[in-house]
Amino acid sequence: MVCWKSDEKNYPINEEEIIKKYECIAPKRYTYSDVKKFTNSFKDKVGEGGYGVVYKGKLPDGCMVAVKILNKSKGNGEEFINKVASISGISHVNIVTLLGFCYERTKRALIYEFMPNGSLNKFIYDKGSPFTNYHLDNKTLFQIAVGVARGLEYLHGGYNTRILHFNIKPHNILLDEDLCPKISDFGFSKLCKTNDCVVSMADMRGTVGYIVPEVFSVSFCGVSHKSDVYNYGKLILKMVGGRKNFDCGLSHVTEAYFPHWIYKKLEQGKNSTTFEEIIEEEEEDTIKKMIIVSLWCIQTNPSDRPSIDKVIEMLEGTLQSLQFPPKPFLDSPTRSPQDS
Ligand SMILES: Nc1ncnc2c1ncn2[C@@H]1O[C@H](COP(=O)(O)OP(=O)(O)OP(=O)(O)O)[C@@H](O)[C@H]1O
Repeated sequence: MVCWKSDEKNYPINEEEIIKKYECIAPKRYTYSDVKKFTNSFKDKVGEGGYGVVYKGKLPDGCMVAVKILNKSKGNGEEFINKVASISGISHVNIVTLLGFCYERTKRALIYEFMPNGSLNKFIYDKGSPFTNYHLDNKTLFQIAVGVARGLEYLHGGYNTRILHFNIKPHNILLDEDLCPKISDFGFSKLCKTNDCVVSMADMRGTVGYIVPEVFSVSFCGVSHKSDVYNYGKLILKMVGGRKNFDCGLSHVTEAYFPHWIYKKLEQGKNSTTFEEIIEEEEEDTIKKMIIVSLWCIQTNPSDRPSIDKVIEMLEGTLQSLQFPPKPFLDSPTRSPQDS
């Protein structure tokens, strides 16, 4: 990853110069009029996030795409271009591929491969959605859990620039036609360059981008990885429970905090073969593994949480090889300043 600073001499400040510099590695650049054509004049809106609206589109070669039109930004385009170039090198089966971008001053768009099954969120909470009756079976849930962990593992270390997502949640897990999960939305990501310990806090909204050559960046990256792991744990619990962690609809106050409720269930089922009403017998081990791993991931002390590669190892190993986790704290876990 290369980042540019506008206030330093010898660095290019013109966005077009930067784009030219990145030409060989950046994804294809499209004009705004191309984008309009691809989306049939923004006819089919598929979603909206904090950074803009997402439309369904089609490239001239017939490839279906999701076009994210970013909210108008006052900032110059340096950061946007830097971010596009950074993301463009990412290639993993569990990460949404960026196919192209549009940059015409304030008109900015990102073009991603289209995920026909939308976000995981729809399968978990959205009672009124057409997906309500679509039941994700336990085997699929497990495959999604492993896929997301593999995507995170790649971001944490498999790619030459470490990427800390910081925003792993059901909305940001998209599902392809085979329900294969893909991590999306790098809007809040922090990029850590591994070879020279640079942390770049870039953000798509076009706020001022900067490079921080921090002495403590290695420990920053190390601890922050555990934040991703924490969010991953919450995600898995939501998948297993099919509800938000705080569900006011639950009848007992003690059940209102889902991690506690599930912990109790797990403890009750510790010495028996059944996990009662939560799951069917044959898939019990798989779901128990997901619960145990997620409870480890949400431990209060970041150093008690496993690394993401350990998470994969735990998920793929046997249930018997897993250690029973300590009970998670009731409140939102306190985190060290670096971790937040
Ligand atoms: N590649 C894609 N294919 C299909 N649908 C997509 C794609 N990307 C986004 N969407 C849809 O658009 C919605 C909004 O996505 P977006 O990434 O803009 O926001 P978000 O992640 O929900 O919110 P925020 O960016 O504020 O965290 C998603 O929830 C999803 O339904």
